[in-house]
Amino acid sequence: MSAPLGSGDVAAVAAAAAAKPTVAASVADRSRAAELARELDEHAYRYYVLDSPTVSDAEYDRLMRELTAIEERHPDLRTPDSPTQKVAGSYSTLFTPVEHLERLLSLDNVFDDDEFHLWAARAARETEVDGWLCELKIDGLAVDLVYADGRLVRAATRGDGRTGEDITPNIRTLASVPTRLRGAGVPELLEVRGEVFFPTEKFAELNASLVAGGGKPFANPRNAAAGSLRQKDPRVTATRPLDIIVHGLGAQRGFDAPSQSAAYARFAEFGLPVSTHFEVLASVADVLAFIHRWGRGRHDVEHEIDGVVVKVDAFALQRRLGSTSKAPRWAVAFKYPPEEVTTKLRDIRVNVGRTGRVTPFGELEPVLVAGSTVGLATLHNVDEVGRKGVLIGDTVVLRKAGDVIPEIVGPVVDLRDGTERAFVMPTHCPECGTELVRPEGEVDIRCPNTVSCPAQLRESIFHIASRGALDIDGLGYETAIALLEADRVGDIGDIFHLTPESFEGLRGFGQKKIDQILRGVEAARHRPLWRLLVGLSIRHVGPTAARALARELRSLDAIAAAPAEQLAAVEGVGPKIASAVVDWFADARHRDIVARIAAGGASLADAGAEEGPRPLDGVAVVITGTLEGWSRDSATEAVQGRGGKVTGSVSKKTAFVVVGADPGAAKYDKARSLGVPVLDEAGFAVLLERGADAARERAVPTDAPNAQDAPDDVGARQTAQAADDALPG
Ligand SMILES: NC(=O)c1ccc[n+]([C@@H]2O[C@H](COP(=O)([O-])OP(=O)(O)OC[C@H]3O[C@@H](n4cnc5c(N)ncnc54)[C@H](O)[C@@H]3O)[C@@H](O)[C@H]2O)c1
Ligand SMILES: [Zn+2]
Repeated sequence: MSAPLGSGDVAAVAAAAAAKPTVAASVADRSRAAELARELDEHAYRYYVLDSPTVSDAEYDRLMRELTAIEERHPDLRTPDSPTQKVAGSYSTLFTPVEHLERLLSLDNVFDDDEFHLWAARAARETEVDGWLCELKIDGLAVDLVYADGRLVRAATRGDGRTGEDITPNIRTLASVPTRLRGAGVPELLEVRGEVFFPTEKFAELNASLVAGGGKPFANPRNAAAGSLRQKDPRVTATRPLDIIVHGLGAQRGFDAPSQSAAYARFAEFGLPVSTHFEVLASVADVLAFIHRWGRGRHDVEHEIDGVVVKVDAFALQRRLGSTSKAPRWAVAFKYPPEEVTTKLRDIRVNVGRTGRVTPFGELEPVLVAGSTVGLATLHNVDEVGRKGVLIGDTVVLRKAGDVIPEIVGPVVDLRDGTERAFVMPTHCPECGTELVRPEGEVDIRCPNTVSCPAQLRESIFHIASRGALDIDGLGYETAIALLEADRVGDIGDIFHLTPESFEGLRGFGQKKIDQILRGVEAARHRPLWRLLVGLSIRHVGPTAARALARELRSLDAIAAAPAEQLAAVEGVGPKIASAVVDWFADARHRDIVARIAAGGASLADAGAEEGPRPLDGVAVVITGTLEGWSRDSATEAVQGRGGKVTGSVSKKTAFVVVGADPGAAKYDKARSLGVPVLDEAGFAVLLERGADAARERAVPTDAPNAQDAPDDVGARQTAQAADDALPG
């Protein structure tokens, strides 16, 4: 084909070129498909057998989708042993292989509403679906339990779906797995499937102890579950807080149930752990509402969830729909957007906070996770860096859960190449050069230069003007930096002495902006005492402690004069906060700041009348979802101002759960199960105006469907975060 071309051949060449891409693409596709299959098998091996993946689930799913797309274009590439066609996973020689009585399958995935509609329409076309069972997709590892005459005779991992690993002694160490089924009508044979998981809360602790012992941390709770269960020595498994939820039926003799949900009810009677979070819903719209409600509330449960599983409830219909070689046609997993990715940790540097606290943070190769690009992540303190076992240069697992700040989970140890280096905490402040100190018994390292450290001045001015403190409109980060750099203010004491002249010659400050700031300062002169107290950046003094101190002592002078014992006795204060307050006022420079604040016309005391009666004394309220007429802060303030308490989780001690739009599903369920009265926004108004008894009469019936719709405790988390932020600074 290398003969020279005559001009008459141009058209033929063009035609050949137009036709060629399909042939060429097919060659490229063929080799890409082979490469993807190899990579996917390798990742599956690392994930299922070694419990030590080197890519995130999101990356694995992406490779799988790429392969699926190629195979759709070229069905001849779709061989039976392609990763798209078989149950991923294998079994290790560490364990005895066992054949499952019935195959364990994977699940097909959908990633958005449209894909779900298509799936549901296909299922509904073939059968009359009268109920969709919706449940949480637990991010753990699949196990198979066989009960003969009610006795647990065997437990196995999924393996390749046909053959799994015998882990019977390991499973026996799980307290929630019954070794004997109880109750009447125990079947002759019962094979159940479930998910073993590692409670999210205990994960960081496990990794810290592994790193401390020179071991390798797990990438996430799912790998911790798999790695803990698949131990050669079941005594190791016994030390891990593993749990299980049962979600499927395999082979059986003498077990009679018409549907998945009926089977769960029987399982529960036998003493098997089933989820309390499933619902059977009639319409696709309701199913999608369930999916999105839990998408917002995915952190309200004790284990990780990576989606929702939707199953056709009736067994007869499940049988009619059947399965492919890989997954049932009667079930699908709606996967939530990934919260974990891997990226490179380029460096670890430190940040100096408003009270001088020096916190390390990771500088990352920017990466998109949970809808935003992340380039920085806090590492909290030097001990935390050690606990996580991360080195500079590591590939790390980065997690961004909802609106919570991004977090480095840990290193991918298997990707190290020897060029990584340990982080060394600097000995001197990167901003002012002062030698850093670590007070005995404290985790935090600080810059002691509270007078002239530019970082501390900048952060403390920014903080006093922030919404959680004096809320000075227009005085943000940029303004704080500009004023400090031009020497127009020295510290927070000068804020109340700002005049139009203070901004003279500063770039970016027009008349409008200046007026806004000065109006903001004027408003700040009359704010309640607790807000000023928060704004002073006294260590450990957040809104809760500040409110308590202001309520009890009423003026800054009284607080400054009170001995530690008196402060410590105030409810919600305690000795640690009390001594921080005493220390702060003991410093002459701080007293000078207070004097300048007073000279600037700010009120240092609460008017006596403000306190009023405390009609909600001892009443604990949980607020979930968005209220129309209240921000989370103002609602909290309204309750606290009447002597009540606002807490983050529902318990028997909760007096009311106030439910706005998009409430947290778990909170709502908990309220319902404990019989705690639920108030809508109107009921909340009654509570504030007329007290608890009147509100109880206004409680909404807890099975009202509107109140059930949708979770979200993002607000609560943000409030908690803000409170936390306010603390150690
Ligand atoms: N990071 C990696 O290297 C890597 C490698 C392989 C697999 N993976 C992850 O594993 C996934 C593929 O694994 P898979 O084939 O097990 O598919 P899957 O995890 O997407 O879904 C199938 C599994 O879900 C489990 N499950 C959880 N809750 C359930 C419920 N309520 N009802 C029914 N089943 C429930 C079952 O055990 C079932 O086996 C990938 O999407 C990826 O997230 C990651
Ligand atoms: Zn400093």
